[in-house]
Amino acid sequence: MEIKEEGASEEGQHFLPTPQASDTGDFQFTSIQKTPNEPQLEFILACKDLVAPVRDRKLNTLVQISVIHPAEQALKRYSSTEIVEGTRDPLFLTGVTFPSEYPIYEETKIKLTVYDVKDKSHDTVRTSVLPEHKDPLPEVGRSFLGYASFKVGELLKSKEQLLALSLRTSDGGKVVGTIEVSVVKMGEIEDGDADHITTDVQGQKCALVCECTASESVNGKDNLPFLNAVLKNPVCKLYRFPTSDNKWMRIREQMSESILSFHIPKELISLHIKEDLCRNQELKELGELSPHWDNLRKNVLTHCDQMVNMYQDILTELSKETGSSFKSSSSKGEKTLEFVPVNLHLQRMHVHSPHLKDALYDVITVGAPAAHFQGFKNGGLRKLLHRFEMERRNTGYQFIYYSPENTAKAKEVLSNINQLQPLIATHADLLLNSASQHSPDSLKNSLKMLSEKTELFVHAFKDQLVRSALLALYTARPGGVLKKPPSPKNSTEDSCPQDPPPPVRRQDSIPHHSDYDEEEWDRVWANVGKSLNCIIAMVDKLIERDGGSEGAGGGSKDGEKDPSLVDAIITHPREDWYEQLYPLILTLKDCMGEVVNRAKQSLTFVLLQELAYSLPQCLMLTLRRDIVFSQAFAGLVCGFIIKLHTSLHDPGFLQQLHTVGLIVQYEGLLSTYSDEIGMLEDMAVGISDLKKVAFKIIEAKSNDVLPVITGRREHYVVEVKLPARMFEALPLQIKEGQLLHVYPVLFNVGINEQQTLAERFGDVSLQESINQENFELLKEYYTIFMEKMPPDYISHFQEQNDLKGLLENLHQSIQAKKRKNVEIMWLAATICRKLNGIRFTCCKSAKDRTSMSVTLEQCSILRDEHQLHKDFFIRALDCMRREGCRIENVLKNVRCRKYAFNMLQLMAFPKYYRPPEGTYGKADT
Ligand SMILES: O=P(O)(O)O[C@H]1[C@H](O)[C@@H](O)[C@H](O)[C@H](O)[C@@H]1OP(=O)(O)O
Repeated sequence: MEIKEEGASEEGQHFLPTPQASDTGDFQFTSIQKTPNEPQLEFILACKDLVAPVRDRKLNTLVQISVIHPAEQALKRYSSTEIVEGTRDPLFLTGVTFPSEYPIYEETKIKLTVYDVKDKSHDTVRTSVLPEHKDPLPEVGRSFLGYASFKVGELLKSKEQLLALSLRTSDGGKVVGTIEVSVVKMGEIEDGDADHITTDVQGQKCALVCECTASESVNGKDNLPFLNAVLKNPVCKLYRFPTSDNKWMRIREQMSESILSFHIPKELISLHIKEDLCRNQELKELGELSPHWDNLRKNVLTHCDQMVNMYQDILTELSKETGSSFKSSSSKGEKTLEFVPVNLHLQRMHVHSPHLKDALYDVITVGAPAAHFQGFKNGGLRKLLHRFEMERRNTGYQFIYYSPENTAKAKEVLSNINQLQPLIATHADLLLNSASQHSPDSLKNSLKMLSEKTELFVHAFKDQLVRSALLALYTARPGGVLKKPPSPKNSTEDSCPQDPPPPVRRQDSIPHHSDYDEEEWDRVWANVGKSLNCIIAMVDKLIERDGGSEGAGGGSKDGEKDPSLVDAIITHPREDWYEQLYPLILTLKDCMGEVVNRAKQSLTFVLLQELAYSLPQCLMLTLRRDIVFSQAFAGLVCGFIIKLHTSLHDPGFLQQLHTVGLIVQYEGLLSTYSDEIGMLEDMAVGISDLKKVAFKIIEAKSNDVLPVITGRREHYVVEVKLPARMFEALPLQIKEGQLLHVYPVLFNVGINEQQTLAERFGDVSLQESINQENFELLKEYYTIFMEKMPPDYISHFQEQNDLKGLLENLHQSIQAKKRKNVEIMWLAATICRKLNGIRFTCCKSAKDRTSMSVTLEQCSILRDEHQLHKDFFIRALDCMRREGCRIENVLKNVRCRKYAFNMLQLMAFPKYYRPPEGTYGKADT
């Protein structure tokens, strides 16, 4: 006979706190004393002497934990333990944890219900994050054994924080066993041996007494408040597993969303809009063009304006999502959310094991960056960009072909000009200001700044591309005649000669023109340097005549003063400095204006060529690339900030950060079959594009901790804020604003039934080439790491790690071309961790396959680094998959606690990627 649990309402189940839940209204409840950012309460469970409903039946038990909030009286299912098979004295490895945000008080009542599970395949654990999910699921496959309840305050005030409660039948009469509840604290070692808890051993004894020892804090724990500003809605799980020497280790699993999921895309779209509006304006200011080019420009502008409007609409829509921090897998095809990464989470494992330091292991899990709304009918970016480039290169003479590198260079020079011109103007005004104050020191300083910026400006135009673009634009003007610009005032052409420019080499499709005066550009360009030299010489002279013995300190471009030049200019010994310098500054500004004008127009003309070819297609490709990049970028910024906060106390890491940069390793689980080929092609480009990102750490001046992004499509800088106390402790180079670089690498191994099809009937070459190319990148990073890190660090590092061997193994695994060779992923992840890198795991939705992989990685780390008892590897894996954060991830994505796999699919999976019975099945995704 099955005993059913009685009447308590279990509606309104939810795991995470809701506004109502934390609202205590008129009631006054006693808060639990807590350490900031640490869970408020954690306990583990064990039963003794359970009475089976049918004699001689071996019990397979689980405990379901429900919570009764004191103000509500309604029972809410909270979590469950795993199923322990074949014993009347089960000792559960899955514990219970209430994160710091959870509304729990001493008055909160906890109900523990013990079930006997008869059919695992039907058993689904019913905790829910969804208040609206109201229908209690039928009790299929399990029967009620008994329950007990207690108030949190009773547990906390009990002797040794341990309660032994009688389990009773639903009518409250018969005792059917005992349940022990024992508070645990992460930093404390659990006493007693764990050797008696193999699943089949009869008469297990509980070893639940905790002994307090000095807790070893996890590095970076103090930084959590700041980190928590970007992490949201944490889900926490607790486990204890035996070690190979039969001690207990404790593991806390945490999964959090990040507000960066939405914040970064919004910032990025704003930058795209700014960049495109500026380019459109420059196109309009290109001046008179011959009819062919003019029509082309009109057409381009129409499309580009439409594109900007579209980005603006997307931004408006996204801005409505204030406070959002999670895009579910079911929204991945939504147009307005296209820039937002799918199902982005920090997956963290905190291990506290005897004799070892506490350790944190982080993986960012996220859906593969891909343009789902645009679809994959024609493939993804890797193929589309390649095809587009090929076609563009081979078109007729209607457009001028500039390689992608040259187009990128044109954008870079344009951006440099736009930044430098106003800066130089400011420094020139400051110089005049110093002159009017007649202050030699201030004059020298202003001159130094002016010289530095002007040198950079002059340098920006050294490129051959500017020359060829000038010629191309010349030929595109009506009649191919360029108006001769007025020569700058006070030109000192003869007195400050420049090096002759390098010979002009033309690109293939760039037109030649016999009337074109190539040297004219050199003269205009050189005038800027010459004007600066005049200013330097004048400042030197003024200071010298004023009685100062030292030179101006700015140093002339040629390293020498030009006395003849200055003598020619200075006519009176004690004249007003301002008056002397003013005309020279005007000349510099004029010369610069002339250069800027010409260069801007010619480089904008280069951009016109890129846009003009295959118009809508070209813009759609840009859009696709922006979307994919935005998803990848949001994940990267999130990963970087988390890594920085958790490693701030590690001097080796900080040194690596500014001398080498960080490796960012992506594990892809996509199949090279059907749509996922396109996803992988998008993902490969998106990840590779992350090279364009650099980080800079700045001191936070307010409570706004969100990162700030500047730049344009070719190069972004992310400013990450740290509170003053943390910022002060950073190495000087980082504090001075040195750019910190990242090295993204991707290794992909398809694991599901689609990959089986690809291997049998399709093509796996995409995966092979991605892995091979990225292996080379990883090797390059390793070489730089070995070269740049200090010798002491390297010798210690080499003693601890055989990176060379691991790289060799990875190389062999890639070469082996073995089917579903998951060894590749394990090796790549291990190398990344050893190199202090940022780990990512991705599949289409980061929900099912990712959950399998990340839990496998966690258990493998426990086995390899923390001596997890080998007989408990599978059990630990099953606990994490059945009761851990990842099943909550599935639930929050698709509102169903089942991994979306069927039996047939799972047969194709590598062995350790299969979830436990009862946790998978048809889910409406
Ligand atoms: O999280 P994923 O592994 O990308 O989810 C897949 C799942 O692996 C597969 O078995 C199932 O048929 C669905 O395609 C899942 O993708 P959804 O994007 O539909 O959640």
